[in-house]
Amino acid sequence: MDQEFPPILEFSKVNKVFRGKNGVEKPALKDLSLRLSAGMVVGLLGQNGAGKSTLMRCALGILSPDSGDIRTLGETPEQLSSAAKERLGYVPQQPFGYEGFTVERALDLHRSFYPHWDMQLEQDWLTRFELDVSQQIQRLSVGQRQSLALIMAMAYRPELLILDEPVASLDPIVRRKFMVDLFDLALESGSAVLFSSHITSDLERVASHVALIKQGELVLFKEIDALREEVCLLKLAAGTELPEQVRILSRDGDSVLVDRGDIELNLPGVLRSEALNLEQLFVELHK
Ligand SMILES: Nc1ncnc2c1ncn2[C@@H]1O[C@H](COP(=O)(O)OP(=O)(O)OP(=O)(O)O)[C@@H](O)[C@H]1O
Repeated sequence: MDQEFPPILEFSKVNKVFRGKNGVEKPALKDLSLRLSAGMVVGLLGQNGAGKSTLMRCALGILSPDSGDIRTLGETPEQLSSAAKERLGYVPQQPFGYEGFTVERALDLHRSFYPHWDMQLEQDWLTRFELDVSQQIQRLSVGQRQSLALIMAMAYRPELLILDEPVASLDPIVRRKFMVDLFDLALESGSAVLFSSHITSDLERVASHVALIKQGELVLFKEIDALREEVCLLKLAAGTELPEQVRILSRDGDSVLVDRGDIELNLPGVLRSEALNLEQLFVELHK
């Protein structure tokens, strides 16, 4: 599939280093390559400080990489044309301005930037989130602000939707429904979605792909079904050598987390092979 469509977002060997006041360099992205095309819903998973927001900010041109190449909707992110910006939706971790506005006025203003705004979609989502349009923005709860930010980012059906922990403040009932509907909508509109979340069950339910980032490195990028089948926790007898095509992701004594790809592991030294859910995989990877 990836070869058939031009990429909507592409990172090639991207590095980003932050320099602290004391001059100490802190790498936030290391040689990171990633490719998203239409219809992909990519869940970005990583510990606090792993580099998820940095990756998203680089994709949007808010930050510039130190080296490597990024193409967002075919353009350099720091010089995105207005036409590309109209095809891009973003919800940051902490939305957002419009203080002193009512929901209705904020939506009026926001809508004016997007010629392809879908009013029906806006109405549907306002109802779903039970948002009162006459409410002042500063009186909205954190979750209600997040809901409004989501409507603002997606009611014009962007081709690329970047969501930095979009549902962290939504209650579980709204969150569940929102995730499923949002991703149906993205697929129906032929969009690509990149979203970060610490809620692994959400990722498992809606993502087509998972990108796992550890200390700025993309450790795994796989279709979710392949992840379930190919990444497993092995218990090995002492001295067991694995085929070199098998990627070792982490090792803790005789327990080895591997990405076996399409290699069958019917070796005598493999005493046990255990499939993991995403949360277990995440914990094993960070042992
Ligand atoms: N503007 C900045 N200046 C200096 N260091 C920064 C800056 N932004 C991020 N960092 C550092 O870069 C690393 C990656 O941060 P980033 O915000 O991308 O992580 P994250 O994966 O989004 O974390 P979280 O899950 O907590 O949101 C962290 O060590 C962070 O302290």
